[in-house]
Parts: sequence; C-alpha cells; structure tokens
Amino acid sequence: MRTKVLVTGAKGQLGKTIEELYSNNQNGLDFVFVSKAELDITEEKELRLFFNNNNFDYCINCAAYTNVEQAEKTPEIAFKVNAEGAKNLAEACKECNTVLIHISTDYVFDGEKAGPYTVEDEPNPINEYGKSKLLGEQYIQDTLDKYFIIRTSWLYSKKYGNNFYKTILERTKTEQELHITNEQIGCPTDTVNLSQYILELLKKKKCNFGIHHFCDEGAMTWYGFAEQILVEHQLLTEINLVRTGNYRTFAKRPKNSVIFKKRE
Ligand SMILES: NC(=O)C1=CN([C@@H]2O[C@H](COP(=O)(O)OP(=O)(O)OC[C@H]3O[C@@H](n4cnc5c(N)ncnc54)[C@H](OP(=O)(O)O)[C@@H]3O)[C@@H](O)[C@H]2O)C=CC1
Ligand SMILES: Cc1cn([C@H]2C[C@H](O)[C@@H](COP(=O)(O)OP(=O)(O)O[C@H]3O[C@@H](C)C(=O)[C@@H](O)[C@H]3O)O2)c(=O)[nH]c1=O
Repeated sequence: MRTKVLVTGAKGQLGKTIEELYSNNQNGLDFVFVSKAELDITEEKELRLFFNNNNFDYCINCAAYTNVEQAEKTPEIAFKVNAEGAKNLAEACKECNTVLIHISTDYVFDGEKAGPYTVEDEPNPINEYGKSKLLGEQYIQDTLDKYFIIRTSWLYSKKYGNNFYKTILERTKTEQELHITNEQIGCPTDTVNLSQYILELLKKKKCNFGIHHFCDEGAMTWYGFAEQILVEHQLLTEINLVRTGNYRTFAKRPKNSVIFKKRE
C-alpha cells in the first residue's frame, strides 16, 4: 500500500525543496503539498476537517513563523503559529493516527554550553521565536506518542525563500562592504540535505520516535559562513568582508548554536 504524506507550509524554503525533490511520487510515497492559503495550521476546525477527509500516514510540518527579529515585536503571532499551530496539528494527527514530523530549531537553546547540544540537553530559549518553537515541541510531546521532532540549524536554500545565504548574495549586488558578526557559531544546513534526511525516515518507516538533531557538517560563525558564500561565488576579492562583534539586532541569539547530530 502507498504511503500518503502531507506537507504543510509548502511554500516555504524547506517545503519547496521537498516538493522539488519528491513530488513525483517515488518510493511508494504520495505527497500532498499545502500552502498557508490552502491550509492554515492556526485554523483548528478546518485543519481537523482536512485531516478527517484524508488519510495521511505522515504529516511533515514545514509551516512556521520564522522571522526572528519581528517575533520580538509581535510575539503573539509567533506563538500562534509555532506553538498553537503545532498543538492543532498534533491533535489532528492523534485523531487520525498520522505520524507527525515536526521541524524545530537550535534557537531552543541558550547557547551557553561549551560543546555541541545533544537531545538530552535542557532547552532554555533566549528569544521569542525560540520560546514559541519550544512550546510547540512541548505540546507535541504532551499530545502524541508517534512523532519526530527534528531540530535543525541555520537552514538555507540556494533557490527558495529568505535566508542568510540569499541575503548575503543579494547585498553584494549593491554593497561593497559587508559587516558580519563573529559572535555566534552554528552549522549551516542546506534544505536539500534536511529533505533527504526526512525522506530516509519515511522510506525506512523508522519508529525511533522523539527528538532528533540534524545539521550539516562544519561549525562556523556567520562571518565564516558569509566568507564561504563569497568564495563559492568568486566574490571574495570584490567585497570587503568586515568581521564585527556588535552587529545590532532586536533578538538575542545563542552564542553557541551547534547541535550534535547523532549517527544512526
Ligand atoms: N529558517 C531557518 O534558518 C530555520 C528553520 N527551522 C524550522 O524549519 C521549518 C521550516 O522553515 P523554513 O522553510 O526556513 O521557513 P519559511 O519561513 O521559509 O517557511 C515557512 C512557511 O510556513 C508558512 N506559514 C506561516 N504561518 C502559517 C500558518 N499559520 N499555516 C500554514 N503555513 C504557515 C509560511 O507562509 P507565509 O510566508 O505566507 O507566512 C511559509 O510558507 C520551520 O519549522 C522552522 O522553524 C529550524 C532551524 C533553522
Ligand atoms: C544580514 C546580516 C546579519 N548579521 C547577523 C545577525 C544575526 O546575528 C546573524 C544571522 O542573521 P539572520 O537574521 O539572517 O539569521 P536568523 O534569522 O537569526 O537565523 C535563524 O533563523 C531561525 C528561523 C532559526 O531557526 C535559526 O536556526 C537561524 O537560522 O547574522 C550580520 O552580522 N550582518 C548582516 O549583514
């Protein structure tokens, strides 16, 4: 029997990557992709109806409020989507016996640890986005037995959405000098690699439910990441890349965002 997989938030960078890679129904998997306009995860009744009218084996939740800066100013929106939305999905999944694959973030940690964060480490978010994502995780854990929470970090797609990788490239079109912080360290993760990891979970029909960490190899600062992007595009000689300790932002960010990827 074929496996039916719902992808919510399908117009975001991760959703679009999954769609590009897997929409042609390979491996006995049938994907249904829904955008925010088609299925808003904060609309509890509509969500339940949608789940009850379809028999999904899995739901990959790519829907989220990801504007870290804006979340400081309007935290209620972040909590509505990242916490209440996740709760609604968990409840719908429970009712319909659907396995929830939910994506979470390194920003659930405070960044004070000396080494990489494991799944056993206690979260302690220091910004509103991180707090809202942690509450979403907790609602899922309280509601479901069959779930995967995959924490990832510094996610970027070279093609889709808004992310640091694309911001840097865009700015090189108009600016000769870029000031980039070296105060945070993390592992940039390509949406293609995260999508492949998720597909492996689906293909192997794994049941090691719970919290998982997934990121690409190689910890670096945002400055280091910017340098890597410029090298990749042969722009390093044209742009003056300035390492800065005090790039001002509204949101605090963890100094150490490195998560430990358990090998399975
Ligand atoms: N981006 C990153 O660096 C990281 C992201 N993550 C997590 O990975 C996941 C995917 O992130 P990413 O692809 O980068 O995020 P994006 O912001 O690119 O995509 C999120 C999508 O969710 C949609 N959305 C927002 N609100 C709702 C809603 N109420 N109902 C349905 N859809 C909604 C957005 O639509 P619209 O744009 O129209 O609002 C957008 O299409 C998220 O859970 C995120 O927290 C984890 C670590 C790092
Ligand atoms: C654009 C820019 C940013 N920065 C700094 C600000 C910040 O400290 C850091 C990263 O900036 P951004 O705002 O692009 O990244 P940010 O939105 O913090 O990225 C986060 O997004 C959420 C959704 C996650 O879950 C995290 O894993 C992480 O990827 O770089 C500079 O120093 N110079 C610049 O020119």
